Amino acid sequence: MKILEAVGITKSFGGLTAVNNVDFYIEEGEIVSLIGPNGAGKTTFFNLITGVYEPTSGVINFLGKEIHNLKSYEITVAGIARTFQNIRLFSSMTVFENIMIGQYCRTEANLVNVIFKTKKAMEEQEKAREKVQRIIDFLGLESVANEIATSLPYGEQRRVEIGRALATEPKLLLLDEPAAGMNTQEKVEMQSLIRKIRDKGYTVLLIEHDMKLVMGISDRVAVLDYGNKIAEGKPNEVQRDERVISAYLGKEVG
Ligand SMILES: Nc1ncnc2c1ncn2[C@@H]1O[C@H](COP(=O)(O)OP(=O)(O)OP(=O)(O)O)[C@@H](O)[C@H]1O
Repeated sequence: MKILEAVGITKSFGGLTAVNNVDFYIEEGEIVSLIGPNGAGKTTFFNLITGVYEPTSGVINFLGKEIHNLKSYEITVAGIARTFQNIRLFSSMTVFENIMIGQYCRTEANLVNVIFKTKKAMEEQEKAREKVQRIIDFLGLESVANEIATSLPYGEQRRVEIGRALATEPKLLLLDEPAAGMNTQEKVEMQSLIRKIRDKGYTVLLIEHDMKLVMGISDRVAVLDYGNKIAEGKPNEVQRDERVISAYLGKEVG
């Protein structure tokens, strides 16, 4: 089943067309990578899926519902979560608290209930804490759960960000350059974490520049160049595609 389908998506910024008439889909349970040279439109495409931008034209369907006119918050509630190219964690909060932030879109108790600590609010809070603890265990962050998130090594901060995204209980997880700035060992760990996330039932769309990771993990790869989708297919097909090779100006794609 197609969990997400974008048809004819265009986004222009004044005279610049960052994403040009792109058709794209992702099946439930797939890991799909979006690749392309710098400035190809990948992050803009993520921003369109997550409601940061409205498309200039085109339609985005998620689980059978049009989402291209929804606000970011509504898209999160609909079941799409993301991480960012530059890690965005709350610097005064612990790992646990940062991940807990993701749970708030799933809690119903209003401010009055929370302030007066009503039974409903307390029960909800306890459930949310249990869910966050399960995510922390899943990500292997138990030993640092009470540390200030931004004091952790880079690789762990990335996992905290993924934890916060998972805490929103998404169906589709968007990862924007999850391995950026990582060493080889951390990249290997990130690759197995992404696979583990998929095996748990999430669908994963990632932007990634590390071709070894992309080719090793993706069920399918879509390639953007100057806002146009120039190729799409299995990793080994895309790797051999003449247009992809020339878009990367002879840079190694495998
Ligand atoms: N808010 C904006 N206003 C104007 N131009 C923008 C805006 N956002 C992106 N662009 C332009 O759109 C094009 C695509 O940018 P985008 O960040 O989506 O590329 P990218 O493929 O994610 O690149 P990178 O791999 O470097 O992150 C670029 O030319 C960029 O300068």
